[in-house]
Amino acid sequence: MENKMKASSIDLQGVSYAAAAAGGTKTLLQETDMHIPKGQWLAIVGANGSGKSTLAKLMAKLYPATTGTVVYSNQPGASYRPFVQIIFQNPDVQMMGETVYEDVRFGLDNYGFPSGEIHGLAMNALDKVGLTALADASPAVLSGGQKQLLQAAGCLAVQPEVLIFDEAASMLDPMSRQRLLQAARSLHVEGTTIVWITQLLDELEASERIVALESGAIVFDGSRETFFYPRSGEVGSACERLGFSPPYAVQLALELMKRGRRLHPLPFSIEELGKAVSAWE
Ligand SMILES: Nc1ncnc2c1ncn2[C@@H]1O[C@H](COP(=O)(O)OP(=O)(O)OP(=O)(O)O)[C@@H](O)[C@H]1O
Repeated sequence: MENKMKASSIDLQGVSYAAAAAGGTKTLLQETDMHIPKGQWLAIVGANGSGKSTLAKLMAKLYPATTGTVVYSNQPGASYRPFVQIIFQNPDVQMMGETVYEDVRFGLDNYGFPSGEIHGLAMNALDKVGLTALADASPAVLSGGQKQLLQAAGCLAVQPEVLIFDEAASMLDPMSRQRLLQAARSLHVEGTTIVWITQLLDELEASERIVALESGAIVFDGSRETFFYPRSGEVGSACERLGFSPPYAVQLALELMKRGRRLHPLPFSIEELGKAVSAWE
């Protein structure tokens, strides 16, 4: 089990990133140490400009670290599956095909997937994000949200070990957002490491670990429980102290707990809150 947890992990060792700015350089990520074990669902939250995308690009080795190193353990050598993929916030960055279908095929061809598997993998990925009906459409005519879904399909299709969603649901309607979260959940169950970057705390339901950033520095790194619920003797949760608004189910649970109601296990969704409440006598 221990070996399995160490396989395909990402380690950031003293990683910082600085970029050229007016009058010199600006540090976008301060020196950071972080271990992301295989199969973890990690959420990264933070205000605009706090450094979430910078951290994601460093994790994916798209940016060279200014100091420190990013280490991938046990990277699959001969496999055609890529180690990490990012679904970007801006969906225009990666359109490669003349049709939606060809766009998804492009990545599979490019990584050298066996030709007999490519059609099935591309269609399966389009189905997962709900774009099958648009397979023959030009990517240029897609809406912003549909472009995000297409980019997601391309990344899902190539089955990376680590999949980073960089505010990948920001333009999606509620049903498409749920569909994308569901696709991430099923990959997570199969062992894929998920890094879910968001400003919407309602999307943190499946997260096992939450990292919060402020001005390029990690200001919280812990479980959902310790992020959303105060420890005994603490006034307010880490989430509230950092200025985030907890999801509605957590707000309601905190109000009930203030009035002496016991909730077990601690709920993070309306369904879980419903179950905890219905367990009362
Ligand atoms: N290449 C660059 N050169 C200089 N400054 C940059 C560069 N890229 C990003 N920045 C700045 O670094 C800071 C962090 O940016 P980053 O995109 O990582 O934040 P973020 O938390 O992802 O924000 P958002 O939620 O708005 O997407 C911002 O102030 C941004 O303006």
